Amino acid sequence: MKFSQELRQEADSIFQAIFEHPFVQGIAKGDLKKEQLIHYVKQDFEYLNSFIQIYGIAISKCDNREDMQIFNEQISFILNSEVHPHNNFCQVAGVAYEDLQGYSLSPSSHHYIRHMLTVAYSGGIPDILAVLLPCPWTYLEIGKKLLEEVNPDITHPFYDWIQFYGARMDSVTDKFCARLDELAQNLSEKQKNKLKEYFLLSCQLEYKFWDMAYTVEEWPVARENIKA
Ligand SMILES: Cc1ncc(CN)c(N)n1
Repeated sequence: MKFSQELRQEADSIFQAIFEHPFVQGIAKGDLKKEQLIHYVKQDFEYLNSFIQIYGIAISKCDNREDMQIFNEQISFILNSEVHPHNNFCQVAGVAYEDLQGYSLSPSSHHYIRHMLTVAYSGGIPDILAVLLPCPWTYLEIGKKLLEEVNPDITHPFYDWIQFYGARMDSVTDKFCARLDELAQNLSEKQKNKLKEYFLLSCQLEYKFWDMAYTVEEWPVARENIKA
């Protein structure tokens, strides 16, 4: 079995819990509340900013142009394409995207971003691929499942979001898996176990991110609600 298949198998219960999460089910039913959509976009805008920076760290650690190209393409994808699903949520919530940018991180987003940054600063390319992979992979599977189960038409409030993630995440997920499988062939069991740990924790933090948006999570003791 390929290393990426082993990862997917070990994370299966977390993937299933994500599919059943009330925020994901709320996308399917089209019944999320305005505050939940706004909180998601505020937090995800910052999350994707950090993701771009982590791709930058990854590029600084590449020793070949092919790997640089993979990460470089993904920076452009976030900057130019992944704004569409955010715009969909903003339109449904009736708010301007620009007004949801620059907010400070909620506890779960903070945890997730710090996890990825720690691995990116301390690890090499296999570590970085393992810690980042749940981001495209869980969204790809959510999108595909919603396309199949909801089969939304243009009148569905989250039609654009579902179409985007159901159709646009295959390429990055496949590229990350293929490169990780290649690199894993030269790693010891101990090194592979470390990558599994990074991957599984990111899957758990994907779940926490949905929960954070659904519950509109804030810090138990708030500071003044100022922009970051
Ligand atoms: C938290 C999170 N994870 C994944 C994705 C999909 N790139 C996202 N936009 N946000």
